[in-house]
Amino acid sequence: MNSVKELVESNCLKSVPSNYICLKNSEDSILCETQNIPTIDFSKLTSSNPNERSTAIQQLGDACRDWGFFMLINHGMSETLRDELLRGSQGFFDMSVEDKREFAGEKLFDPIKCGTSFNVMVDKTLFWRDYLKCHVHPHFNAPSKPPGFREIIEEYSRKSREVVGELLRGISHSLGVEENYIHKRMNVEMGSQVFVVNFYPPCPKPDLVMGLPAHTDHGLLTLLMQNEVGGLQIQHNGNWIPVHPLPNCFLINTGDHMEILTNGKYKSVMHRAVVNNKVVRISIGIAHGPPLDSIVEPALELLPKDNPPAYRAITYRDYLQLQQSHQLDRNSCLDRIRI
Ligand SMILES: O=C(O)CCC(=O)C(=O)O
Ligand SMILES: [Fe+2]
Repeated sequence: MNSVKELVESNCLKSVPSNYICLKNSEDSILCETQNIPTIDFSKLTSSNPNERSTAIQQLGDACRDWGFFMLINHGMSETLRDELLRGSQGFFDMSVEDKREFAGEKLFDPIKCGTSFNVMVDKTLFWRDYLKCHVHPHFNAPSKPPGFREIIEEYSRKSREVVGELLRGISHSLGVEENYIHKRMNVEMGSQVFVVNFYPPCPKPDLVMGLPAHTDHGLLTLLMQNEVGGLQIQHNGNWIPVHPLPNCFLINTGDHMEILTNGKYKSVMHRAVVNNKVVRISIGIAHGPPLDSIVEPALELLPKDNPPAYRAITYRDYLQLQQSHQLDRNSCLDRIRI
């Protein structure tokens, strides 16, 4: 199995192999440091005080509409669990190539898959990223090694479903429909949940490569956390903004299926990950969507009158296939289903 980690460790790398070198245009490297993404306080969203809750719902709706990305604080998930998950993830990538090969997977919907880049079958340039991907709901799958990792992933997945469940209630509210609207329409209780660890080793020439190129996420909501190392950048009003997360927060983004469902009111925002030349960066994303066979299309109840649907109906499974079978490039996969 190819992996950036093994490449870096075996070669004492001073330069970058040519198949990793990304052509970047100069505009892409300009960063806007003056803005940071909004913050939502989860404890206010779940507060028994109606005023506090309705203010938080308003802020949540604004964040989904104006940014598509926000930090979530006071989410109730323990720092210990997050630390254990990061340690387990490091432990997974530290295993021998043979041990990891057991989980390599071959096909897109393999329940556990570990590999490198985005999809080596279609990538023209390789990305400076190794990954582990597990389908953790409605059926739970996770590697049996290293010891304890599977149990931590299971607990983390369960807790993140609870957090996302509350956020989806708040989002339904913010859209002016009853709080279980998205739950019912998207069958969230039986929904798919995909857990991904991104492992970005240090790179001798970080400016020449990409960890993950600009893309949008599939699904309704992604919950993202990282070790203490920065690298995530998001696009906002045409600018690239480096994200500086508050300690112990989650980064949440509205995914392509939220954009489809709301007919573009809540945007699925382009983001990318850059790497550095000093330390390993780990990020852990968990995407929450409807069941794989559900058809997703703009919800008529959410459309203003005379506003035609802007996306064609497609099953979640077919959409994933569409996204994974094309190179990640500067355009969102949503462009492929825009009417
Ligand atoms: O590494 C990051 O911060 C971003 C990861 C990401 O965008 C993804 O896994 O879809
Ligand atoms: Fe992403």
